[in-house]
Amino acid sequence: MDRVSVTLLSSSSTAYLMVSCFLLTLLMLLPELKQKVFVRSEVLQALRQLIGSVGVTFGSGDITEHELEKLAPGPKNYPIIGALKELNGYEVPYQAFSEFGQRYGPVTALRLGSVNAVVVNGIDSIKEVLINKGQHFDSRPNFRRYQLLFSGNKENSLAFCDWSEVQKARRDMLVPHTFPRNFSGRFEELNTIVVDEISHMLGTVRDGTTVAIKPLVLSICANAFSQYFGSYRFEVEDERFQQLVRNFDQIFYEVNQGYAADFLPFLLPLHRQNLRRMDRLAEEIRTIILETIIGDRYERWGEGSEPCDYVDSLIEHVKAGRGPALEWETALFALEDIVGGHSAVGNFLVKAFGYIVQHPEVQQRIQAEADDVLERHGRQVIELTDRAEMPYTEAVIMEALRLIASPIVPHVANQDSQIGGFTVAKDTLIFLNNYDLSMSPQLWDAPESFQPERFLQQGRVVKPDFFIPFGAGRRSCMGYRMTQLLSFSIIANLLRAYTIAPIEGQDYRVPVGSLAMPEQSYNFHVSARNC
Ligand code: HEM
Repeated sequence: MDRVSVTLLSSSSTAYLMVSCFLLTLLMLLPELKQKVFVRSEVLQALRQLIGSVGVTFGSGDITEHELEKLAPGPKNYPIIGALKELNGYEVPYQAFSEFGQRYGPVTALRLGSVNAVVVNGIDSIKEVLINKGQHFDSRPNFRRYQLLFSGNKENSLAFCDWSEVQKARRDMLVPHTFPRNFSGRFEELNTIVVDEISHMLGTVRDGTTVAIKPLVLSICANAFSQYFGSYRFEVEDERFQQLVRNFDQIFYEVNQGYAADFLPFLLPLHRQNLRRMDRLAEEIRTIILETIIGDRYERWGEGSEPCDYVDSLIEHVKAGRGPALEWETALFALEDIVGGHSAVGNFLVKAFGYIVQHPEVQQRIQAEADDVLERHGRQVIELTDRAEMPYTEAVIMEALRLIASPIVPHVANQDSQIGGFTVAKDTLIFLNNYDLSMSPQLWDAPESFQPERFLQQGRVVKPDFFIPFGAGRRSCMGYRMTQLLSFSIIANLLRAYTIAPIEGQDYRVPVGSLAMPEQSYNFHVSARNC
């Protein structure tokens, strides 16, 4: 791009920014200006009067007053911004959603910018959406940002696509890989891969030094995922590997951010530059994966070849022309999404270690549990099969998941339906308030404090029904078992070998409401254990 067009572009962006800021300021002042607003209850009132006077008929039948009253209550919606300003002033928007629960009950209707939404609070109503009426609510938001992040088509994405036969097939194809059964061949393979990767990385950690935890765990997770799903191990020093891990992490951070532009599309041009950057990062990931994990596997695949890993399953599906038809291009997006799942585990682990380093007594209990198992079995490393004998370590993972309280990816109604008896129109965006399920004082004692014991009863791990950090139903997380297995192995093996300690003056508070951690995160002091 020449210099003139760059100048033009930046000056038009500046003008756009100024106009948008002016517009937003004006909109925020609207209540003070006492403009007329669109409020559901007022519309209801008007309709009631209409029915009372002339007996109107809508659609296929009469709408009775009783049916109209099934519209959910909610805050005031202002022109253009809707109820967006209600989310101001909270550390996590879901805290505002919990407030709605207190004020309006389990189902709150509101407009966010141009998007009609409902917020669902409480496990009964959330299960109604995810399970009982799962097929009414299995679409995902159609944010322009998601389209741009996945090469112009969000259907390429496993997590942001709408439900379809292709999505069902993609999920079915993943199950044997992401949910390996205990003691199965894949389970054993995963165990060997993870343990080897941890040993390799721990070999680089020197006693008495300071370690940046994020690159360490991301490397372990990335190479474990690449080997397990694609039978390819990177040299950790390979520049392509470093770039792959970095790019995935930056995209993971991006998709986990909420933007006002999702609801106010006129703000999207402000993100154009960043979205272009994401597009470039995604292209680089594609190139690296084609050069390394894929190589010439697609061309070499022939009749009679037996699938050995997830890459083979995808190639086989495409080449054998199995239904529903899957283009190789689409299959590659699925592979990238799954290999990219390592960022979720890595970021989660950074936060889990953030809690552990603040609670030396928790660290000691994990170490004691690990030492005990190793002594009993006469081994040097913790295996995945040891999970059953290390309930405290499992409880630490659950407690970290609870406190982080990352959101359930929003759903969208694909047809007119009802939640908790309230009418929900097709295309309504559904927020399921997982934050409240994880943090409500009605559900947990001292919800703000880190107490792994809350998940233990008589030495066994017990998960309450209302604890659903991975969602539920037909759009539930495809990676929760991988998360549980890898987190267990990495926490147990790392703390078996080292004690981590905070560095004076550093801030170890764990940001909540999202899994993603910024690129620069915690450093720990590590000392080797004599065992
Ligand atoms: C701490 C780690 C993780 C957490 C807390 C988490 C949480 C979630 C949640 C809440 C959902 C939405 C569920 C719903 O809509 O009902 C989801 C979806 C999904 N997750 Fe995870 N996840 C994690 C790790 C992973 C990993 C490691 C992978 C890949 C191996 C993965 C793959 C997916 C996919 C593909 C979906 C979309 C499923 C669909 O829409 O059909 N996740 N996850």
